[in-house]
Amino acid sequence: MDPEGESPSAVATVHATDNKNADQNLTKIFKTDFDAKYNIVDIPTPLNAFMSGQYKRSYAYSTLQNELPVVLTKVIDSITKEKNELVAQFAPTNFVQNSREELKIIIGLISRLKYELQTDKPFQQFNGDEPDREQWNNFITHLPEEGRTYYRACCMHTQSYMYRKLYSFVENSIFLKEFDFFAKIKEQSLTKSQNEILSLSKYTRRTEHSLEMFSELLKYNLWSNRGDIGDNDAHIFNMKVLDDFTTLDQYILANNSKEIWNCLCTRRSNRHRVDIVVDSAGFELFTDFILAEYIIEKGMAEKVCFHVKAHSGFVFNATARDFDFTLKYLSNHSDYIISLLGRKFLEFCKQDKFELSPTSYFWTSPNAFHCMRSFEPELYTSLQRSKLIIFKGDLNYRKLLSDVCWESSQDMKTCLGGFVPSNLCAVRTIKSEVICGLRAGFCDDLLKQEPQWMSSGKYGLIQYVDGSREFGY
Ligand SMILES: O=P(O)(O)OC[C@H]1O[C@](O)(CO)[C@@H](O)[C@@H]1O
Repeated sequence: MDPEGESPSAVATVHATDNKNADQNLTKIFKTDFDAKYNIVDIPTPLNAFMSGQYKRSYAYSTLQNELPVVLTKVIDSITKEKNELVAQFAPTNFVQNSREELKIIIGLISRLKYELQTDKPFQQFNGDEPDREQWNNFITHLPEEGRTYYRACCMHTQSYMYRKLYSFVENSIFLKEFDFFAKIKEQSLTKSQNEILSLSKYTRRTEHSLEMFSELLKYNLWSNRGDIGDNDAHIFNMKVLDDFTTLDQYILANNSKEIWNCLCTRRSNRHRVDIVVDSAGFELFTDFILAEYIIEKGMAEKVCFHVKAHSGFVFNATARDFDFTLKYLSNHSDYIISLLGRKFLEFCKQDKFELSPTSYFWTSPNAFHCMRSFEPELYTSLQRSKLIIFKGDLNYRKLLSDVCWESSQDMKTCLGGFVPSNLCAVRTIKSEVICGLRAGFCDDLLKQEPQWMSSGKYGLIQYVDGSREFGY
C-alpha cells in the first residue's frame, strides 16, 4: 500500500490518466503558444491573399507544419543511414575521412534549416557559389520584412527557399556536389511502376489520330500527377490506370482537351514546337514521354522540348539526371516492349524530336511565372515560339497563378497576370487551394461535402488558355 492507501496499480492508473490529461493540456498550450508567438490566425486563406503559413486552415500551414519538416527529417535519416555508401560513391579513397566530416557538417546544416523553419526565422542570404545566388539575394532583400519568414512569407516563396537552401549544402561541398538527396526515391518511383509502364506502353502502340485517343492520353498524364508528399509511397503510381480511368472522369473539374487538340491540330500556326514544363520524375515523366511521342507521331509538332528543374524544388521534381536515368532505364529494360520504346525515345533525342531544354534556374526560383518576361527574358522569348506550353503539376500551377487564393470562378487568363507567351495548358491534380476557372459556387458546394477536397489530390484539371490573340495570328 502506498501512503495514501491506494494500491500501486491504482496509483499507476491515476498517474497515467493525469499524465495523459497533462499531455493534452500541454499540447493545447504549446499549440496556442506557437500560434500566438508566430501570429498564426485560425482562418482559411482570405480571398485574393497569398497562400501563407500564417492561415491555420490552409494547405500552406499544414505543408509547413507537417510536410516540410518531415522531408528534412527523412533526408537526415537517409544520409545518416547511407553514410558509407555515399562516401564510397562520391569521395576518392584517400579522402574518406574528409568526406565523412563533410557529411556531418551537411547533416548539421539540414538540422539547422529544420530548426529555422519550425521557429519561423527570417530567410538567410546565400553565400556560396550558387549560380543563382544574386537573384536569390536580391529577392530576399526586397521582400518586406514582415513577409520574410517561413510562416509569414508566401508559401511558394518558403517552399522554393527551403529546397534551394537544401540543395546549396551539397552544391557548396567539396565531395558531394553531384549528390541529389532525392535521387533514390525518384528512381524507386520509376522502377516500382514497371507494370503500369508496360501496360501503357502496350496500350499506346498503333493508336488512332483522334480527339478521343488524345484526351485519353491527357487523362493518363493527369492522373500520373496524383502522388503527394504526405506519404512518399503514395507517390508510386498504384492505380490500375488502364482499367478504371473512366470512373475518374467525374473528378476532372475542368477539361479543355478539345481546345488543346484544336490548338495542336491547327495548320495555321508556323510554330512547330511543343514545350512541356515537367513536374515529377518516375511514372509521371514516362507519361510525359508517351504524350510527347503521340504529338510527334501524329504530326502535331516537329519537336517536344522538356523543361526540367535545376534541382528538386519538391521531392520528386525531375532534373536532367532523372531525364537521362529514365531513358536509360527504359532502353535497358529486360522487357522487350519497354526497351524498344526506350530506344525509340533515345532515337527521338538524337533526331531532335525530343529535346532537353537548357536548365533554367527560373523554374526553381521563388518567382511567379508572370515575372519571367523581365527576369528571364530569353526563356520567355523562347517559349513564345512554342505552339503549346504544357505545365504539369500542382506547384507549376501555383506559380502560374502567383500562389494566390483567387475566387475559384475567376477566368484563368486574368489569374496569369499577363503571362501568356503562347497557347498554354495546365494539367494538374489539385493539392492546394490555388484554383480558377470553375463554375461559380462549385467550390463552396464541394467544400461542404468534402472539406479536404482541395488538398487531397483526388480531383484534377486540364485547363487551356488561348494565347493566339497575344501573339496575333
Ligand atoms: O508534384 P506536384 O504536383 O507539384 O505537387 C507537389 C506539391 O503539392 C503540395 O503538396 C501542395 O501544393 C506541395 O506542398 C508540393 O510541393
